[in-house]
Amino acid sequence: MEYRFLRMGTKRKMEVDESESKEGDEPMQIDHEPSSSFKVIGQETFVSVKKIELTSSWVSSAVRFPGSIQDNLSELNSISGIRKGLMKKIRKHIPSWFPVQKAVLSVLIPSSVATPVLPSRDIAICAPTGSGKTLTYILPILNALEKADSISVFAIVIAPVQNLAQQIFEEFSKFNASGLKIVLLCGNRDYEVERRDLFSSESSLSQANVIIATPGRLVEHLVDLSGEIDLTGLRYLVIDEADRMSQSARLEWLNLVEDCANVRRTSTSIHDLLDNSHNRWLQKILVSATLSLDVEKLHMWNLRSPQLFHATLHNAKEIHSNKTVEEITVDSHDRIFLPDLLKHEVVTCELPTKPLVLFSWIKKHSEWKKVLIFANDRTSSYRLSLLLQFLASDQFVVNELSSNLFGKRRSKVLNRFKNGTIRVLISSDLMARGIDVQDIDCVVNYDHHKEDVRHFIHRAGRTARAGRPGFLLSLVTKPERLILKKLLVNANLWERVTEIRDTNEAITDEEQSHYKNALEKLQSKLENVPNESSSQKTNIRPMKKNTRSFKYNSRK
Ligand SMILES: Nc1ncnc2c1ncn2[C@@H]1O[C@H](COP(=O)(O)OP(=O)(O)OP(=O)(O)O)[C@@H](O)[C@H]1O
Repeated sequence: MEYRFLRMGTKRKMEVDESESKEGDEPMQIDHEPSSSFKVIGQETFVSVKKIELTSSWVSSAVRFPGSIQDNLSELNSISGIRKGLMKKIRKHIPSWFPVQKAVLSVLIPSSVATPVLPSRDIAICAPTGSGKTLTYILPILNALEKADSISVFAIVIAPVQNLAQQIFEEFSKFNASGLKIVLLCGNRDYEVERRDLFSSESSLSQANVIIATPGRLVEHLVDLSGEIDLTGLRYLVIDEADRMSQSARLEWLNLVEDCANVRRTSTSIHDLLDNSHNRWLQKILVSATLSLDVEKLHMWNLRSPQLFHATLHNAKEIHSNKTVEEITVDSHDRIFLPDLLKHEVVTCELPTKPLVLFSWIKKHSEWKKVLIFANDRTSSYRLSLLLQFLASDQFVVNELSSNLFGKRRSKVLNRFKNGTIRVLISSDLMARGIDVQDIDCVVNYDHHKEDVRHFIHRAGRTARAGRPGFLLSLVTKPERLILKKLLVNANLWERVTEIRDTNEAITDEEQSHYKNALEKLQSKLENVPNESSSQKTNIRPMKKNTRSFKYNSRK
């Protein structure tokens, strides 16, 4: 049989010479397409072959659970093995388990208290935005660590942006029943304060039990030799928004963490798994709403026999009764999807009046108490926020949260949005992932990303969280509409769209002149303070002298 891969990935298109084709167990055949001609490598002739879609075994053997929260809640006592103190905290904050929690915690809670013989499998969790993934790793970590007497760091959680790290830290603190030392390390905090959090005055060995960090700041602390952070007993390494992290970095920080944690990079034999000279117990947990299931992309994480937990559009009854695993597995619609109760309207308008159309929608919908608008970059975010401020005048409060803001200013703006002081917040994609603000009524997709539907999914997912309803408004020009439609059709998300065409006739003379005034104010502001947005970027801390040098190894 001759195989030639046309597209590498989770689902691979494979050419198979039909005459020799045999069915094997792995990979699994899931789809046939009509026959067509292909040239055989090394030969002049074309032959007829069938294209076959394949799913790798780790995807086909994934643990499936419903992506929809409605009607799929489980009772808290359906998961056993949770320690008493922790259970008390859980009961205080949540009434039942969401589907992803029920699926993942049923595996991770028992293993958090058992004494294992062999190392655990690494975990990858893919479930929709706002479906409660954070607790799937917080609770096992807290359950495993009953007392704060460990000298080595027990768990590290990595998040791509400061505000998300901060949010995870707050969630950990909410459920911390046994006084564990949980330390937050991220760029918007004072480095020396973080140092004091890590080390008590009497010891140069860190007492932190759990560290939540952005990758860059974690590396800074690990290479700072003024104190030692012992990772040799590291049991959990969680990478939240894992697909975003793999795009942005070459994962040098991962090499450093693995080196400090004394982890063997490759385990090829049973002897390796039993080798006590290395940390055998580190379990990696990758989390995202848009995790790539492509084994080649996941290879960079160096996962040990990974187990996938994946949400499906099917509901609980179908999963547990009449559908076979194969039927559910092959549904490509399962890949990524939007929260159940998200309503999506696409409004087409002219480019010059786009800000005015946006302003009119916000003004018209006085029931929207929190509106989050996404622009593509900080310049666009800054300008749009100024223009909307001029348009809104004293009707409502508009602010901006982008990389234009540094340090504590970001958290301050975010808190004012959370408590409802700011009604309209304009953001670059800093806010797009993971950030959990209760009750955002409307998310506006104002600028658009062309290539990757994942940007769209994460932006949209800031509303309609935890099973609540939400509204997504995509404001598009005609060319943007075509691009967005193509992106969403490919992801099977266009069918949920309601389309509206906004014409300039609806704009009154009064609105026109108000808009003209606002544009003039914007122009004069930008002329008078040309570098205002960049001048805020001066908060750069000098490198410390006493640092460990470390070489990043390329992966073996
Ligand atoms: N079992 C539950 N019952 C009620 N609310 C819950 C439950 N679990 C989580 N929540 C709440 O749901 C919201 C969303 O949870 P979380 O932030 O963990 O979602 P997520 O899946 O990580 O989303 P994203 O992919 O956008 O990061 C949070 O406000 C959280 O407190």
